[in-house]
Amino acid sequence: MESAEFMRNLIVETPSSPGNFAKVALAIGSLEGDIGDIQTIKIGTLSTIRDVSIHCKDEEHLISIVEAINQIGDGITVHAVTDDVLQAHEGGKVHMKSRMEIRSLGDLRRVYTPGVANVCEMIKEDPEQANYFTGISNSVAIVTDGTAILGLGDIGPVAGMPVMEGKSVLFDQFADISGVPILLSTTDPDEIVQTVKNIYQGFGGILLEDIGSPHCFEVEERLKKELPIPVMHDDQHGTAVVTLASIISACRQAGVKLSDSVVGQIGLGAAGLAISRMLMAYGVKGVLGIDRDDAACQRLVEHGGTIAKSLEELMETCDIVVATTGVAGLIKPEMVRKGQVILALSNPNAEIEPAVALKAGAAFAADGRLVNNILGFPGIFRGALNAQAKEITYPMLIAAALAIVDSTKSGDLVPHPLDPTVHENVAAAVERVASESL
Ligand SMILES: NC(=O)C1=CN([C@@H]2O[C@H](COP(=O)(O)OP(=O)(O)OC[C@H]3O[C@@H](n4cnc5c(N)ncnc54)[C@H](O)[C@@H]3O)[C@@H](O)[C@H]2O)C=CC1
Ligand SMILES: CC(=O)C(=O)O
Ligand SMILES: [Mg+2]
Repeated sequence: MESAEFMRNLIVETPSSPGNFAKVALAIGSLEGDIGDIQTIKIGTLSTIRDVSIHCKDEEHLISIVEAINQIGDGITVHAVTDDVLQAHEGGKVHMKSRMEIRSLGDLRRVYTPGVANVCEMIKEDPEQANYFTGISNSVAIVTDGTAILGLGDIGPVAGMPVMEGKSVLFDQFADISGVPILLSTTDPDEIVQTVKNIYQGFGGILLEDIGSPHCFEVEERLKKELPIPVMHDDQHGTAVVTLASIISACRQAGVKLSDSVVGQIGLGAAGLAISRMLMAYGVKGVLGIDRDDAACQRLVEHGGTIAKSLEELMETCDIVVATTGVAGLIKPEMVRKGQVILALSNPNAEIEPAVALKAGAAFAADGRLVNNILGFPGIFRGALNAQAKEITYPMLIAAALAIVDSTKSGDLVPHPLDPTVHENVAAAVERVASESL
């Protein structure tokens, strides 16, 4: 199956005797549906009800699977089809919550007026106190103009809000940081810079997210120069950190020397250019890139890379290939060479599915669900905020990448994203490097 991004949940009843759920699994599998999580909702004497998450191609594929299950007979029935993804988004995924409970008038006077006025005056006298008596230094603005939401393109900031809320959930869970989505009604670099400068005082850091290229480069560069707090464009540097980590791990396991390797980079936008720059800074033999846009190619050349004549040439030449174009299915199985490392990182759908790449001969293959900037940005900001760093530097990013490598189990390309230790390790490494340079 080429792509399985249509997810639904089936509420399935089967008789409570062995072998009945196996019939359901067989019906799903024989139609090339992919079973995800299975939750048992009720075990009765006669029947059992399960919530089965399945990945399929589209609505038509889903209907054929439901029909196949209902045709099994023997008391096996699909009672309902639910959309868990939509349900998870009902009402939004984040909510700003109080850390104080007000149970008495005394509490009210401490938390709000008149008590709060003393704290305001203290901060007025000594602004540093805001680090201790407000949540500013633990908050990061997640800023988007909606111009490059995942690989969906320029769909606007409101349509991109579910992604920003997702980043906020990850900041909270993995780094205990308040991530506050900020949706910009402008795509003009001057206005973006000015707007962020006008709101930065409420935050300890700025995460730029899904801002398209090329204006993302100017916006980030100017904000880094003009603001006294850490600014990072996640699609550039968060992605570059995780990609470098996965390439180091792949090379170690494949016995390939990274310093002897030319890496092929398909797509030289925000993610692709930053990945190329980081690989060259770390020390690869070279980066051979390609993009449909001449200006993007020119930028790679200015940073020391070379441009391939065609996608075919790049695929033939490079042992390690990274793709960040947003174009699903761009890499055809016949282009894959035996033993290649292929990281097709576009979300929501990869340039080539890992299973297809492996079948075509790749030694390692991964997509953007596995090699994802989730492994980088929470810990990078936790470390930077802990160190009260004024910026996020290259040495901090390289330290983050190496911490991800050190947290990776043998045989894997990257650590499990839900393993809290990887985020702790990234934060500690970034804090150490940031503190050394203070
Ligand atoms: N796995 C991860 O953690 C991440 C994945 N990504 C994914 O990477 C993709 C690109 O994101 P950005 O770099 O932010 O977007 P972008 O819009 O800045 O860059 C995309 C680049 O691909 C080029 N391109 C498009 N079609 C092409 C083709 N057929 N051949 C060659 N070049 C082509 C464009 O000209 C552009 O330069 C998205 O799908 C996004 O989801 C981005 C960041 C993180
Ligand atoms: C993961 C991410 O940031 C992206 O696909 O844009
Ligand atoms: Mg992104």
